[in-house]
Amino acid sequence: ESNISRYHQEFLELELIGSGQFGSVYKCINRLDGCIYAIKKSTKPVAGSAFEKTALNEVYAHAVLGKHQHVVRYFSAWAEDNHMIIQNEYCNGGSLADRLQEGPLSTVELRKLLMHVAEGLRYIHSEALVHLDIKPGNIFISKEKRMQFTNYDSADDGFEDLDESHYEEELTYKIGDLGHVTSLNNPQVEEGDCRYLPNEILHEDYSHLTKADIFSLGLTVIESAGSGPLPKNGENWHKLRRGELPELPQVLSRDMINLMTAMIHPDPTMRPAALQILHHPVLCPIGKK
Ligand SMILES: Cn1cc(CCO)c2c3c(c(-c4ccccc4Cl)cc21)C(=O)NC3=O
Repeated sequence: ESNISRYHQEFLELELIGSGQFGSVYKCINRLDGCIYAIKKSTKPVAGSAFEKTALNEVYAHAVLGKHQHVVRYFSAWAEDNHMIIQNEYCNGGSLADRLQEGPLSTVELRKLLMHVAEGLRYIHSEALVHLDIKPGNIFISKEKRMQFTNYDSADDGFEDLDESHYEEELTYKIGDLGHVTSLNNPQVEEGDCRYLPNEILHEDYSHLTKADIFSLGLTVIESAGSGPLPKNGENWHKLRRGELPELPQVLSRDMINLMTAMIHPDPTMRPAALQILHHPVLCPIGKK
């Protein structure tokens, strides 16, 4: 039992950024490369327990889902002093759940959310994997400042782009928390958050698992449009599972309403695949005025 902690040796802990029954997540700086990482420390699961399977699932999934723009990147995982530790890409914009505390997304932001998460799901599903816990708390935001190249006139002295005025904030949504990821071919389903779970999964019908992710994305978009917190059970929970959209505080296009409705269709085969979402008129307004 080495008493030197790799965690404290390789990282400086900056702040606690999340905690729950899953463990604790810290924002850390790597002493060697100087980069910031999100590191989750969870109590090491009892060998052979369901928790150990989930913990290993997460690491296997990250190993398969290498580098993708819309999936949170994995760097390393190890065990020390009875803890499981996983080192992931740090997304500096908080989670979508944090963002929704400030109010609903606009149509433009909703389209970007749909585009990015559908891209991430298309990649995950193309690797014959499913996420099974898509929800605002598991979608993380990266904000990068991009230089906006404006047209320089002769008066410029070449230093003006150093001031803030030419920087645009570019948001990227990334799918995180692969703790429920399982293989399409040999599914070991650990149910995700019941607020985002489709009815067929509760009835242990695993014949269309990719469409379970589409359903959860549908409810995530509906909540992001301002439906308010989603029900965990009861009449409104069943209303959503009948495919009925809740009241929304903003006027959305007919196309967006149709897409949201299709994504939460009670029949999983009627829900669009991730690729079809990317080709939907909402995201591909080709030939529209
Ligand atoms: C609570 N919390 C807050 C954040 C920062 C968002 O701006 C966060 C991150 C992650 C995770 C995470 C989720 C599940 C498994 C492992 C990790 Cl590191 C949790 C996070 C993760 O993988 N990357 C993160 O940025």
